[in-house]
Amino acid sequence: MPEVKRVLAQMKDFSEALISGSWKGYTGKAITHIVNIGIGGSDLGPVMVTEALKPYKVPHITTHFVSNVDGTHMAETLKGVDPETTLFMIASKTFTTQETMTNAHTARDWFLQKAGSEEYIKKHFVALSTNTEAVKAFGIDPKNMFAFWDWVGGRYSLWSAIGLSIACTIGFENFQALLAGAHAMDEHFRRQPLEKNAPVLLALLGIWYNNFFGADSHALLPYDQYMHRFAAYFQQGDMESNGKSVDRNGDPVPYQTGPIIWGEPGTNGQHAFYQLIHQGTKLIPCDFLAPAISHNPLGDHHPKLLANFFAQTEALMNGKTEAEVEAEMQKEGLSEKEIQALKAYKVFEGNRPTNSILFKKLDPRTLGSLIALYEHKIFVQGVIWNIYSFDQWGVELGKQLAKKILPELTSEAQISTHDSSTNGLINQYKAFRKEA
Ligand SMILES: O=P(O)(O)OC[C@H]1O[C@H](O)[C@H](O)[C@@H](O)[C@@H]1O
Repeated sequence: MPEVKRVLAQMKDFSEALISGSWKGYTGKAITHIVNIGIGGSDLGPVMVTEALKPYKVPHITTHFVSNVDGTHMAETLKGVDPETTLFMIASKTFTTQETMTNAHTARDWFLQKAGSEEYIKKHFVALSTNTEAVKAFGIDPKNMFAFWDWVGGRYSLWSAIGLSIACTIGFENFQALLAGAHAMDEHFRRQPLEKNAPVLLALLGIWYNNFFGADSHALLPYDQYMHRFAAYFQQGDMESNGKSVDRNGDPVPYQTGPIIWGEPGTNGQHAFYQLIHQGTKLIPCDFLAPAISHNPLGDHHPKLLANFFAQTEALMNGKTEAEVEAEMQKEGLSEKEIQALKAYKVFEGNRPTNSILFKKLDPRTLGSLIALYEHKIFVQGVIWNIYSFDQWGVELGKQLAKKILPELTSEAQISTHDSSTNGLINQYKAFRKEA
């Protein structure tokens, strides 16, 4: 705990210096842009939270996130920033992740090209990591390193030093309120009896549909535009944690484990994929999330949004019977022939499961509680499925193969070391490149 408090105090001092403008860049100007370079757990949480809490953003600092190793992500971001007023946060638990290190070196080269001297790196680069040696080797002053520890899982790390971009974007007090909201949910999870314990209930409902009704996926549908990255964040949180097929004894599991997590903000989803949720052949349990109070009470937008939120879950639960369909069409004046031709298509079976999570307002504390609610749900499900939720070996194979393939892409030779499909693709790629 003292170490955690030390880093929190360091984050407080740093974010306050940055926001007040007392932290200066190499030409004496205050920082106006942050570029957080990280991927997976070192990106998705801060992206989701800074988007969700945009109303709390400090006006004079803009935060960008670069994650993809595709050079386009970095190139497009650098177009909009000035080295004199930009701070790079290199966010990586291990400080070895290929994508992040590649992006970090590109950012460093770009900065040095403009600034001229390595001396200035300390004013423009900080590291959020567990790996002090690698941070030093990269050239970042250890004073500018914000540490965390092995026991903080990457996809659970937004609460740690990885949250520095959050603290600098919305202010440290708001970051603390986010932590306090999560703490309140931790306490609820710890103390409430199982039948009143929200993460446990959410976990059991998920298991009910996943394991006893064959539901393959679970949709997260926030009726709040600020939460547009919520489902993306929990794709990693849930699928990387519980996408496992070997149990804690090393045996294959003979039952289903983690579901496919997906979703988009309402009402956009309604005009895209809700058809399948209402009338398709697949059972898709959904969580509907909405604030009662909007940050943007424009005209009647929010009542309209919420009318949809209530209507969708009502429709999914109750459906519409054949008799109701017929009565409705008769009322509309359709002929008997038309009614007979159409009625089968207009029936809604209903009985499609949804959870509604209605909260007062999307403020930092509430968001903290919501995130922790889902984190604990994932943990409970992992315990019941008897799998290890805190490893992710499944991401390794592709990484290993990519390492092997990279030198093959730079050589001139035809490649024949893989299966015929992979060889064919690599060789065609090289042929295209030659033509360019
Ligand atoms: O923070 P880093 O060490 O750079 O790791 C970033 C990400 O990389 C890995 O591929 C893991 O699957 C993720 O869980 C992790 O969040």
